[in-house]
Amino acid sequence: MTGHFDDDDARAPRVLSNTAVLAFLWRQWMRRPWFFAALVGFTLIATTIDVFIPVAAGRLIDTMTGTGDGRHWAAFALFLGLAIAFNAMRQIAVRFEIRFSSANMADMTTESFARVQRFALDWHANTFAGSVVRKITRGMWAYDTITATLWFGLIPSVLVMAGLGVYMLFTWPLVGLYALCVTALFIVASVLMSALYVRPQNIRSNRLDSELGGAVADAMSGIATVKGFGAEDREDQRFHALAWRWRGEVKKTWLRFVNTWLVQIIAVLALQTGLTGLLIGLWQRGEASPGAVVFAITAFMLMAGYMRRFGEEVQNVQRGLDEIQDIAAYARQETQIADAPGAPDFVPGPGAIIFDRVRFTYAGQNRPLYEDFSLEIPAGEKVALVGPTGSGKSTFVKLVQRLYDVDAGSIRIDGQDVREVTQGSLRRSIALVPQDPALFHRSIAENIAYARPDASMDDIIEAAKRARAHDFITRLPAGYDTLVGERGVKLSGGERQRVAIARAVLADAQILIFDEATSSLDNETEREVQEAMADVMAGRTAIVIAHRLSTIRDADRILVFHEGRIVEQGTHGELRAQGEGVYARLAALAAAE
Ligand SMILES: Nc1ncnc2c1ncn2[C@@H]1O[C@H](COP(=O)(O)OP(=O)(O)OP(=O)(O)O)[C@@H](O)[C@H]1O
Repeated sequence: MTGHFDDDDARAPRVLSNTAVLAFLWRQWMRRPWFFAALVGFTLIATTIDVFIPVAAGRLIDTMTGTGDGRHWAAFALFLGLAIAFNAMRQIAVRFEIRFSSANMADMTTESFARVQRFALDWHANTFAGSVVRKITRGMWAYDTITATLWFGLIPSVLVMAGLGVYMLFTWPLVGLYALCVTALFIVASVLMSALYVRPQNIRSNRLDSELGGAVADAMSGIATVKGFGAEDREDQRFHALAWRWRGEVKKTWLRFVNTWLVQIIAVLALQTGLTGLLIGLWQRGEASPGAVVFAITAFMLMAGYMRRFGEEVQNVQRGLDEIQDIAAYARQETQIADAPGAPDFVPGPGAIIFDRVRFTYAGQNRPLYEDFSLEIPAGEKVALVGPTGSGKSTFVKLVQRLYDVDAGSIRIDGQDVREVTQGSLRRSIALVPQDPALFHRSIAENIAYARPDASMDDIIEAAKRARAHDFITRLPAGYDTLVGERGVKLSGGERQRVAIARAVLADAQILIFDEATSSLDNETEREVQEAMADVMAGRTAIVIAHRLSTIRDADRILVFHEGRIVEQGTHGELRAQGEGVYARLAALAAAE
């Protein structure tokens, strides 16, 4: 069945392997292959030059101590030239990297945003918005850390270590062999410790880091409730407990980093003491010139420096891979409600809706809400859905919009199965006025024009007038340019609903859905808005969910829902005439009010 998709926040976390995360990164780098080639090319040239700097230093000393050919200025020029060339190449590589990475980061983040936006409503219902924010931003910066560290640090470090080791192998086989073995062991141990010892703990810390983000966002979005109950202290304590859980995990992670570092330091010391000892022995026996000793010492210092850096870099890369893994997982996660391959756009028609033997179960529920549910709404009909809370009215609307997929049966609009057309085109053909419309922190004009961004100002004003919103909008400080605050908090509930109605008017869709659209209005305004709604509904199919009878009395047909079934249907007059039944009871209660 469909509809079962939990995010990795609270339950069964999905952790990708390092290889899978690296494959994701590779795709990011391949967005700009030429830039990538330039970055890698210049870095490799710089690294090769770096390997020869100790060789040049050795030659310079030999020319001065008489063991070389005596051309010390030439040797000096070579040494200096290499140093300059090395830095020049690095500079060029870094300048490429700046352009390359900033563009990739912008693209990667946009792609993550686009993907998460397309995840089903249910996924979002199960996921903390704040955690998603943390994951996306953390992933963005992790990309930067990994790319810079890998290409300017880690890979050059390995190459220099290997290059110097091989060079020594040819000069003094024993010394070279020792250096190569110790470095190889060092590299393998560092990588293994990072991947097997540090990573699992680091992922635990990251999960708590996301939870912290989620907790802040959750409290902030419910701030009115927090304040309303004077519950700041309680929220502080909740947050403090979570922050300390995070602290516990992050402390363990850092300790594991330090333990790995300790092992690395021991390896570096082993290399240095071993090599210096070996060289002193060779020099004593007259098998090494002072220049050779200088070369070796410079090389060891360089190698030790690289090893120390390598140690840090492996850890930084691992940290980066752990931090980017969440968005890499998003990129692999299938969109839960996907358009069928090659699905055509919905072709709007007169607005006939058919539910054909539909079965639907919410994720986590063991009983279907709808079972063998069939219903036909002819084009142009105005149906009202009534029934006790939890009886499945809003679900009906969500299924029409294909926010969930049915388990069995089908839903067809104007002869087209909702699963066989693109979701975007389907939803753009349905104008919805929700109970608690979320507005964007943009101007009122932009909010009204959300369904038709190209609408002219005249169209927007006309729609606002029809929704009885024009008067209050013109009284606002900046009129139609007034910003409404996050989710529209700067407007009253009734004002928000009227903006949402204006939005639906402008959408000019053949199917209109009003989900408790007038529940926050006073009687006077409600009457006005109902007139507006009746006006807008003329000639269109309309589904109106309402608790207040006044809203539905004029419907062509009233459907009474009870536990996912339609238990009664008919016009207001017909249902009233039945004398008893759910509707008659509702009507009697309303009359008594
Ligand atoms: N995302 C969800 N996951 C699991 N169960 C859900 C979900 N949304 C709704 N339900 C359950 O499905 C049932 C029908 O809910 P629905 O929102 O359709 O009812 P309603 O008739 O619109 O209620 P109200 O009048 O209170 O808005 C309820 O029991 C509800 O708890």
